[in-house]
Amino acid sequence: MNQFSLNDDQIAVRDMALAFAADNLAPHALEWDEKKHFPVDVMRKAAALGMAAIYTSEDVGGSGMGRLDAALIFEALATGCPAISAYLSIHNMVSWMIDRYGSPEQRQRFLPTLCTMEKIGSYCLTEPGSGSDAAALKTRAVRDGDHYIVNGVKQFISGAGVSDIYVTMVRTGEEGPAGISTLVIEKDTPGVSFGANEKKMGWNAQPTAAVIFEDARVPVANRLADEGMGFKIAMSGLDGGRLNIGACSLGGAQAALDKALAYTAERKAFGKRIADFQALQFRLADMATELEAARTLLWRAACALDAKAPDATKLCAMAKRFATDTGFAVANEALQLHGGYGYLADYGVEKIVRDLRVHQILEGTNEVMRLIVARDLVGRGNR
Ligand SMILES: CCCCCCCC(=O)SCCNC(=O)CCNC(=O)[C@H](O)C(C)(C)COP(=O)(O)OP(=O)(O)OC[C@H]1O[C@@H](n2cnc3c(N)ncnc32)[C@H](O)[C@@H]1OP(=O)(O)O
Repeated sequence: MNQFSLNDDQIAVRDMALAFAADNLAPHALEWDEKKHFPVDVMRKAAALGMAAIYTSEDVGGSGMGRLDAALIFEALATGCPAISAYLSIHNMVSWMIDRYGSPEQRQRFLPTLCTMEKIGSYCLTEPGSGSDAAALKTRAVRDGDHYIVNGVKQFISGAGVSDIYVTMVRTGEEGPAGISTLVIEKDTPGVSFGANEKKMGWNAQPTAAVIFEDARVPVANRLADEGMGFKIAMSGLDGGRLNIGACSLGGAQAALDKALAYTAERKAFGKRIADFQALQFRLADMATELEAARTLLWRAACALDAKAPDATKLCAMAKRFATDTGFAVANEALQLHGGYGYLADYGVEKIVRDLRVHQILEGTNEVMRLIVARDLVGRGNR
């Protein structure tokens, strides 16, 4: 009989990540947020447990697990710190892209140190003038013998300035998606520099900055797959990245709900625990129900992506949109249930709300997720 439940291995993986989050992330998350500290040492500890290359092949040091395992891990890690779980999700996406599209030589050159996080990875698609319309990117790579000369700016890059490896989408040909290629650009390449660390509402435990290319000479040997494949590489990486971010929202929201359950069970008003007021009970019930619904959709999308199902991209977009909207709404409701205390940093709920807000914007806005779903439902029309 199909139990529609996790198997013993999946439960063990989730419990391992939950324990890691409780021991290594949750006790420090508020301090990292306040001090804008990027805890690379802690991420390397996560990497030692196989969480930096969850769905990367084992022959290069990856864990060789599936997307559902990844969803379990990112949700669990986000119960301790959504911003660090989300960074690990980006790093995992980068490792997978090199694993999936790299040559045997490139896989051996880049992946073993990415899997241990001796080297940190970043994903560079967005530019100052192109976010949702990713295929309009302008960063240009012009062939010069066995190198490309790269010029342009990538915007909103997580890990910029700290990361060692920048998987970068560049224009090598015509306008539009068909003229895009993917280069693996190393930090110490002459002509690569970084903007100032952006001041953000949340996600303060990881740096965000521009990456600037000025006549950067990048070996042709660092191009993933053929010229013109870059947009597909970028999009297929994001299918999984979107699931990961959705899982991060679920973990942050679950932690906020757990805090709200503890607070409402302890806080008294009008002579009884506020958890005994039915109006609040119904809100808690809805929060738990909506999280469970989002989790179920996300797991279904994860299985579809692993199975290379024809509707996997659509399901990933549905799951990202639903999990990140639900996660933010649940965390915001948890803040409300804490009354004035929810607004104080020490209670940890406002930090979750700030971290989860950006998940509705990045790795494809939730408007773009609706566009992907709608195109599948009604076709593209005239663009
Ligand atoms: C703190 C910081 C805050 C901000 C942080 C921001 C940083 C980030 O989030 S990084 C990434 C975010 N960016 C995005 O997610 C981009 C969003 N946009 C998109 O996803 C796309 O541009 C989208 C969906 C709008 C479609 O674009 P469009 O130009 O219409 O391309 P489209 O015609 O659909 O596809 C072009 C080709 O790619 C292929 N393709 C599209 N999607 C996929 C996919 N998922 N997998 C494989 N191939 C794909 C298509 O099949 C097509 O190929 P062909 O021409 O052979 O048929």
